[in-house]
Amino acid sequence: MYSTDTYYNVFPWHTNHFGSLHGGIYMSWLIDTAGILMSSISQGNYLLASVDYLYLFRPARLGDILRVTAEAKASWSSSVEIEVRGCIKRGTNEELGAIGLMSYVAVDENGRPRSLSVKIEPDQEAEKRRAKRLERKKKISGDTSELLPGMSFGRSYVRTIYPEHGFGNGILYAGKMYMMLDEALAIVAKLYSKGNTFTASAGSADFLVPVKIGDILEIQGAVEYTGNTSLDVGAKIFAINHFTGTRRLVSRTVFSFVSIDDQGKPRPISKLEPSSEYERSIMENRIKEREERIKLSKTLQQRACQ
Ligand SMILES: CCCCCCCCCCCCCCCC(=O)SCCNC(=O)CCNC(=O)[C@H](O)C(C)(C)COP(=O)(O)OP(=O)(O)OC[C@H]1O[C@@H](n2cnc3c(N)ncnc32)[C@H](O)[C@@H]1OP(=O)(O)O
Repeated sequence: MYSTDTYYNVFPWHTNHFGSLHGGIYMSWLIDTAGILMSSISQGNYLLASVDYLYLFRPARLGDILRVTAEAKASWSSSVEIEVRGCIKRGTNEELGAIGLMSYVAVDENGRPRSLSVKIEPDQEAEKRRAKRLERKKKISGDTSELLPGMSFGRSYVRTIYPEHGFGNGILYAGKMYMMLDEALAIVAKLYSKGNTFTASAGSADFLVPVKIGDILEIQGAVEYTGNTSLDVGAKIFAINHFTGTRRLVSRTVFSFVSIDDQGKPRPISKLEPSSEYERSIMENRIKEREERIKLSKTLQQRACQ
C-alpha cells in the first residue's frame, strides 16, 4: 500500500479570529501531503491534474495537531489517484476533520506526462471516476469566456505570481493556489452575506495549464447559489501573460461557504435571484450538483481516521 502521514501543529498564525484553522491553509496541508506521497511514487517531477473534492467537515482549532494521511487508490500509465484525510488529534482520540480526492500526473522536465514504474490496479469504481474526470475536463477545455458579466454578485481578484508562490520549476504551487482561491472566494461570500463565513468545501477542479511565475493570476468569483445559511461561490481562474495579453483558463471550480454569526453558528442569508438566463442556468447546474455533493459528503463523513 502506498501511503504517508504528516503532522501539523495549528498555531495562531494559521487561525482566524474564531481560533479555527483557515480553510485555505487546511486545504494546502491536504495538498502538501498528497504531493509528498506522489513524490515517492513518481520518483521525479509531477503536477496536480485535478481535485474531485475537498470537504472540510470539522474545524481544527488553535493548539490541535492535525495528522494528514494520504493513500494512493489507483494508478494508470502516468496518473495516480490519491485520497487524503485530515484527522484532528485531541489526546488519544482522532476525529475526521477533512477528506479529499485528487489526481497527480508524473511529468518530465518539459512538464509532459511520462510513464510511471509502479502500478496500483484500479477497480471498476476508480475507472468510472477517471472517465468522469476526463469528460469533465473536456467540457471546459478551450473555454476562455469570463464568469462575471451577467452575474449579479461577484468580484475579481488579481495578483502577480512571484517566485515565493512557486515550487522550484517556475510554476505556481497548487497549495498556494488554494490559499488564494479560498481568500478570493471568501471575500465574495463575506461581502454578499455581510458577515463572516466558514469554508465548507471545494468542488471539482481540473488544472488545464500551469500558472507560470511572472504570470498575472485572475480569479473571477461569483455567487452561483444561495441556500438558507450557505452559499456557493463559483470561480474561473485565468493566467494572463501581460507581454502578449494572452489569457488562458486555468480551471473552473466552486467553493461552498456557511455564513456564521458572532458565536460561529450558521446565520441566514438573503436569496440570490438570477438576473439573466446565463445566471439561471449556472444556478440550476449548481442545484443538481449540490444534491450529489451533499450525498457524498454524508457518506464520506462516516469514514474513520485509520
Ligand atoms: C527541482 C528538481 C526537483 C526534482 C525532484 C522532484 C520532486 C518534484 C517536486 C514537485 C513538488 C511540487 C509539485 C506540486 C504540484 C503542483 O503544485 S502542480 C500545480 C498545479 N497544476 C498544474 O499546473 C497542472 C497544469 N496542467 C497540465 O500541465 C496538464 O494538463 C497535465 C496535468 C500535465 C496533463 O497533461 P495533458 O496533456 O492535459 O494530459 P493528457 O496527455 O491528455 O493525459 C496524460 C495523463 O494525465 C491524466 N489527466 C489529464 N487530465 C486529468 C485530469 N483533469 N484529472 C486526472 N487525470 C488527468 C490522463 O488521464 C493521462 O493519464 P494516464 O492515462 O497517462 O495515466
